[in-house]
Amino acid sequence: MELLDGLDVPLLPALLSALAISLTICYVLFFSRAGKGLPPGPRGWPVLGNLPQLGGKTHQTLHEMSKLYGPVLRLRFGSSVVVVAGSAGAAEQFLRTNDAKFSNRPPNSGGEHMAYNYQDVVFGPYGPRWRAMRKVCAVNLFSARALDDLRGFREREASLMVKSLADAAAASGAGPVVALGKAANVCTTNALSRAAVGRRVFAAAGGEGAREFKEIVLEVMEVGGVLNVGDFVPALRWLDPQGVVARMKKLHRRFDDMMNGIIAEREGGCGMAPGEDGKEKDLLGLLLGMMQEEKSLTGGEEDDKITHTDIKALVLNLFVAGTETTSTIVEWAVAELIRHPDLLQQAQEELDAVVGRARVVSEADLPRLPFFTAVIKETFRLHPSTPLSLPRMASEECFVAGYRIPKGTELLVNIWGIARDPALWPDPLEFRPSRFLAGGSHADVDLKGADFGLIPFGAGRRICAGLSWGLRMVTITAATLVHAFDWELPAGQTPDKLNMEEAFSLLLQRAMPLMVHPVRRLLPSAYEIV
Ligand code: HEM
Repeated sequence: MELLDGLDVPLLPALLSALAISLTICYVLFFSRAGKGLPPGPRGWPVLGNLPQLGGKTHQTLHEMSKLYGPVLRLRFGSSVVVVAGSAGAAEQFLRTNDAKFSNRPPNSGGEHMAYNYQDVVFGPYGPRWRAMRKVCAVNLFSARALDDLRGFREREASLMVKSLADAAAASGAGPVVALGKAANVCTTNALSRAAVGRRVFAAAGGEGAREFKEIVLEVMEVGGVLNVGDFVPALRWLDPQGVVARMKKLHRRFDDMMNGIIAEREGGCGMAPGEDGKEKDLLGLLLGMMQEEKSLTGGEEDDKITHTDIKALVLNLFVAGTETTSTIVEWAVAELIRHPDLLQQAQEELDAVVGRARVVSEADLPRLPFFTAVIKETFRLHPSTPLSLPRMASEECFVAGYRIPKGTELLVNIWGIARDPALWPDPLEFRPSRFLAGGSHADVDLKGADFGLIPFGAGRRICAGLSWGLRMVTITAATLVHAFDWELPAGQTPDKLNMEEAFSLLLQRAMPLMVHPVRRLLPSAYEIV
């Protein structure tokens, strides 16, 4: 009271008000900074966290969990904190608003043991070297000009695919059954390998080298898709309980030996690809040329010349990220059309009107195929090749939807779940290409990372580097198949009962490969491909 005695009485309420205001400001500042705290999520197991709850089809499990816990879901994989973006709004906040903070990928055994200790584009740290390597790819493979220059490879491989299927098919009626995904994979892999290293991986008479290349590419994709428990539980890393690291190391040695052989062969020549006309310059030739000229990658002072390791890591990336991703979509697209005969007929009528029946599709035809383009978009929506995208990692703390996301948190974006959100997509499980046509509900939506309801290639700084190639390759391959053949299912199967179940690894493949009888539908001259 003595203290108050000295105070001028009108001052007291003023002081109390000031105190109350200060406390309110502190409270508001504190809680707006901390938001609602960490995002919600299910309790996990000791040590393993939520890993045992993921099941075989992780994207589906996470989709269900997001419905329960909300669009920003928190999990624990071993010792790693993981958040899952399960709505377009959440994806936009991570990949647009906070993209700079999520432009690195978390460490993992694939990056370490296969991708030359993160010296590649997919796993490499965000920075000048990563940017420079992406630019090299963009300029020489994926720019509009490079894409046009390399168009011949894609069209040629699509024609060769038609020829091999036509040889298998009967002139009328059903011939032998073929695995459509495999045929598409030969096409997409060969087109890319010709552009990247000047040779076909799957050559009919390719000899030992081609066989080795093919085996390695397939196994890298398989082992890269395994969720390695040792990545999340450091105590188990040395044990390598699934044998994943041992396989990766062995595979890496094989890939490295093979690439050393290809490079040595090339360095003995002039750095040019042994293309059919002897003039084609592939990416490998260009990169080796840059290395010989000791070109700086970043234009900086430091020692940043391109090395053999950079080249090998990049070639590995292209094959792993750019072949199966592409052919899988083609297989899903044809399966959806077989399941919907009315849509297949509409697609074939459009193709016939634009291309005719005397030749196969060329890339110049593609801009005049709005319905077929919509079919491809709808396939990317329902069957995105990488349903959980590729993981990112928070390089600093940030706040998303009011939740605190600590530094080091891993981010998964459920591309698959977002594209099935009924709030965004009417009848989301229906295969309905017309939604992308003029006058449809999503006429202006594209796949290039601007519309967060549909981001099969991811978004932001680390959006798929091969988006433009992937889109073109998928469209020309699928259009060629749909135009050149009718597809009959093996005896006992009917279109309406076609099995559309998903298998899960890192890639969204069909649980049951699509087996079909191709039946020719063009004039005989269209199949005379030399
Ligand atoms: C058509 C099918 C394809 C799909 C659906 C697809 C999807 C993706 C996705 C979702 C990512 C992660 C993006 C992110 O973190 O936001 C990615 C990254 C990447 N993709 Fe693709 N991709 C496809 C084809 C290709 C092709 C044809 C190539 C190359 C020839 C390629 C090369 C890459 C590379 C190098 C990255 C890593 C980019 C980085 O980290 O900077 N992809 N892709």
